[in-house]
Amino acid sequence: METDLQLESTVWVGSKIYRAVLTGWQFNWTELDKKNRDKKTISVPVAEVVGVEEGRVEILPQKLIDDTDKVFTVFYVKRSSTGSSYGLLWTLGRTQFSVPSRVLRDQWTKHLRAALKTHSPVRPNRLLVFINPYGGKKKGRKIYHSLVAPLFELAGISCHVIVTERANQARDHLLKKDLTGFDGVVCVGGDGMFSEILHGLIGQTQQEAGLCENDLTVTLQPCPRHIGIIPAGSTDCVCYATVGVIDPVTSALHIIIGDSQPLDVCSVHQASGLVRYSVSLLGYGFYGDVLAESEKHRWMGPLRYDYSGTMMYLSNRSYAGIVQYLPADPLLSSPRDRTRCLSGCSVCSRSTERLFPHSSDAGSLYSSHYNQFSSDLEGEWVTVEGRFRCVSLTCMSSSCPKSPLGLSPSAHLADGTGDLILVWDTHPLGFLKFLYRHTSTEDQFDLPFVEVHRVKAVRFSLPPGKEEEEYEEIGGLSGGMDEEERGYIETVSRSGSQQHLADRGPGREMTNLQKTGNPFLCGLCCSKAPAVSVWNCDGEILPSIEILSRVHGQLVRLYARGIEDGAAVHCSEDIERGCTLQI
Ligand SMILES: Nc1ncnc2c1ncn2[C@@H]1O[C@H](COP(=O)(O)OP(=O)(O)OP(=O)(O)O)[C@@H](O)[C@H]1O
Ligand SMILES: CCCCCCCCCCCCC/C=C/[C@@H](O)[C@H](CO)NC(C)=O
Ligand SMILES: [Ca+2]
Repeated sequence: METDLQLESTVWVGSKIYRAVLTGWQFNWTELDKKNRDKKTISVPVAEVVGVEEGRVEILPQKLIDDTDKVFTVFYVKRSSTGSSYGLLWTLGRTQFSVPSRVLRDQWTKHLRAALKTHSPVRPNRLLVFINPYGGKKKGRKIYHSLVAPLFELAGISCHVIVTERANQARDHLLKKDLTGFDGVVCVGGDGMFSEILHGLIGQTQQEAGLCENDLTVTLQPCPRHIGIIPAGSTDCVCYATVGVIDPVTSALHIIIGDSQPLDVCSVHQASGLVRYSVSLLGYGFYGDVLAESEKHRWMGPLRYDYSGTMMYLSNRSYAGIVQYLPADPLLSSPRDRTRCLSGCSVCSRSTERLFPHSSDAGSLYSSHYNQFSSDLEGEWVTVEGRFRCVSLTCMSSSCPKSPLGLSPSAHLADGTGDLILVWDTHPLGFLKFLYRHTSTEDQFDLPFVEVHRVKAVRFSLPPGKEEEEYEEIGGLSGGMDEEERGYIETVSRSGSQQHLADRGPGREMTNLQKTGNPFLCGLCCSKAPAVSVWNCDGEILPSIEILSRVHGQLVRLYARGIEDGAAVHCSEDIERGCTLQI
C-alpha cells in the first residue's frame, strides 16, 4: 500500500517475517507469527531516524556496504538506561530489511527519506566544529574522528573542522569570521571549550544586532545558531546537565536529529562593563578557591579538582561579603519544590511564553526581542551581609558525574532565573555534610547554615573598609586568557602581600602569581587565611570580586532536549517483553 508519505509492505529481518508501516511521522515493523498474527511491534518516530541506505550497510567501527538490491538499512536512535536514575544513553540502532523486489526497496528508501524531510525538526546541514586537542584526557580528536564524524556523514551533515592551536581561538573565530551557511557550532571539549563557543556566539550575535554587551540593562539578542557539545573535557557539566549523560555518541545523535534546548545565561559585570558569561557556576569562596588551587595542578588532569577540593576543604576558609539579590516571582517555581527540570519541562515552556510574549514560536523570536530595555532589573532587592563559606549562582542544576543531582537539583534550564546558594560560615563538619550531600539524594539545602533563593540578578560587594582595590588581582591564574586580557586585569598591589614560604627557594624564578603575593599560594602552611576569595565563572577565574550578574532567559540554544526521564521512556531492553515499544 502506498500514499504520499505512507507505505506498508511485508519485509524480512533476518529470517523473521514482519509487516512494516510508515505513517508519515512514525515507522514501525511488527513481527508476524505463522498464522499472520501480530507478535511484537518496534516503533521509531521518523524524527529519530538518522539515515536510510540501500543495501546492507554498517557504519561503526567502519563503513561497509554490501549493495544487495533487495535490502535497505535504517539507522535510528535507540535508547538504553544508564543504570542511574536520570538520563538515557542513545546508541545507533540499525535494522536491515529485505523485500521481494528492487522496486519495493527503492520505494521504501524514497518514502523514508521524504518522511524524514517532512516530519523531522529542523536538522543541521552544515556545522562548524572546533576540537580542543588538549581538553580532559586529550582524546578530543580521537573521539570526534572515530565516534562522531561517521555519524555526521551517515546523516549527510557537512562539517568544517578546526582543531584549535591555542586557547580562545574558537571564540575569536566566531567573533571575527562570517558564519553564513553554518546552522550550528559544535565543540569537542569540556566546559571551558563550551564557554569559548558561548562567548563567541553571544558576542557575534550582539555585534550583528548592534547591541552593547557592556550595558547591563540591555536585553541581549538570542543566538540564532545552535551549539552542540561533544563531551571530551574534565567536568563536562553543561553536557551532563542538558543531556543527562556524558557520551559522545548520545550527543552526536541529538545534534543530528536537530534537538533544541534553550538555555539561560548569566552575564557578569563589573563597574567598567561585561566580564564574562556563565551558565553552570558563578561561585565565590570554596568553588573559587578550588579552581584557583586546581590551576596550579593542571598536570594532574581531571584529578586536579579532587585534590584541590580536599586541600581547600582542609584549609577551612570563610569570607566576608555583602550579597544583594532580586528575587524571581515565587509563584512560578521554587528551588525547594523538589521537582526536576526534565525534557519537555512545563515551567520552562511557560517561561518561553513569558520571556517572548510576541512570538508563538520560540524559534522565530529573534526580531521581537530586539533592543528593548529590560524590566528584569526592577523590583525589591534583598541585602544580606556576613561571612560565607561559599556564594554560588547557577542558571541550571549543574549536575555532573560528581554530583548527579547538581548544585541546585530543582533549577530549570530555561526559566529565565538562577538559583543563589548562600552557605554561611559554619563548623568544618557542617560544611563537609553540605558538600557530601551533593553526591547523594539528601537535600543539601536542608541545613541551618544554607539558604537558596530563585533570583533574576545578584550583586556581590566587599564590606566597607575592605574595598576591592586593597586586594591583589589574580591575573596570572586565568588559564584561558590571552596576553591582551591578562594585561587588562593585572593591577598593582596596594596592600601588604602574603607569600608562600615554601615557594621562595633559591634559583626558582618567581612566577607572576608569586610576584603578586596572591593569597592562594598559601594553601595550608601559612597561618593567616586570605581575606578575599575569587569568583569561579564556569571554570575561569574572574578578574574582579565586586560584580553584578543578571540572568538572560533562553539566550542560547543547544542541540539537546533536556534530561529524559528514564522511568517514562521505554528502553531497548524492553523489546524482549513483546509489547509495542518506542525505542
Ligand atoms: N589548542 C589549545 N591549546 C591550549 N588551550 C586550549 C586549546 N584549545 C582550547 N583551549 C582552552 O583549554 C581550556 C580547557 O578546555 P576544555 O574545557 O576543553 O577542557 P577541560 O579539561 O574540561 O578543562 P576545564 O575543566 O578547565 O574546563 C579552555 O578554556 C580552552 O579555552
Ligand atoms: C566529601 C565529598 C565532597 C564532594 C563535593 C562534590 C561537589 C561537587 C559539585 C560540583 C559542581 C560543579 C559545577 C560545575 C562547574 C563547572 O562550571 C566548572 C568548569 O568545568 N567546574 C569546576 C570544577 O569548577
Ligand atoms: Ca534557569
